[in-house]
Amino acid sequence: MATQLKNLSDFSATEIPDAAAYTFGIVVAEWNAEITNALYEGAYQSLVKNGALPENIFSYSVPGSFELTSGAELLLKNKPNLDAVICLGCVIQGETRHFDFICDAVANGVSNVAIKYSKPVIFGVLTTDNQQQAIDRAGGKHGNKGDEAAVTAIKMADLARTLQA
Ligand SMILES: Nc1c(NC[C@H](O)[C@H](O)[C@H](O)CO)[nH]c(=O)[nH]c1=O
Ligand SMILES: CC(=O)[C@@H](O)COP(=O)(O)O
Repeated sequence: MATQLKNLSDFSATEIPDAAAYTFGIVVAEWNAEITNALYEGAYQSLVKNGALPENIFSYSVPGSFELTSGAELLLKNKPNLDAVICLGCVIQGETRHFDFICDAVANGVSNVAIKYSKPVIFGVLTTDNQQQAIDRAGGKHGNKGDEAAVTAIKMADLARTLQA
């Protein structure tokens, strides 16, 4: 599996821009809060470690991953100066096909919001078969998807600023 070879928090081989000049929104789903809280901590600490100012990070929660699209939309509509929005969630397969509909909806939804506002909206959503896979990717043996989402947000914000110059 590709995941076996890659740690979501390993950025030793990449150059991460200074985030001090950028403003970020973070939208976090409350479902599977043990996991999403860990994703949030990973994302927040990664932003700050790379220079983002706490006063430039605006964080909000939504009930579930399905609402991440609405959360991103509301953030960018009401805070147009945000340079990027990070969406964090954890969808774990249950007995029915509900998992598929949520995952498809949020993946397509956040992409559409990014295009609508021409702003980076980062898909930091775990979509796992079980709880253990989620734990492993929220600060466990495979790193933290929140780290990955934060670094992606910084890189995309920097790219946008460069192209707008
Ligand atoms: N089962 C999971 C959900 N379900 C809730 C939906 O996201 C949504 O809030 C509901 O359908 C009402 O619109 N959400 C997750 O984030 N993770 C899950 O595992
Ligand atoms: C991904 C979900 O919505 C899931 O938790 C719902 O569980 P189920 O498919 O057993 O109803």
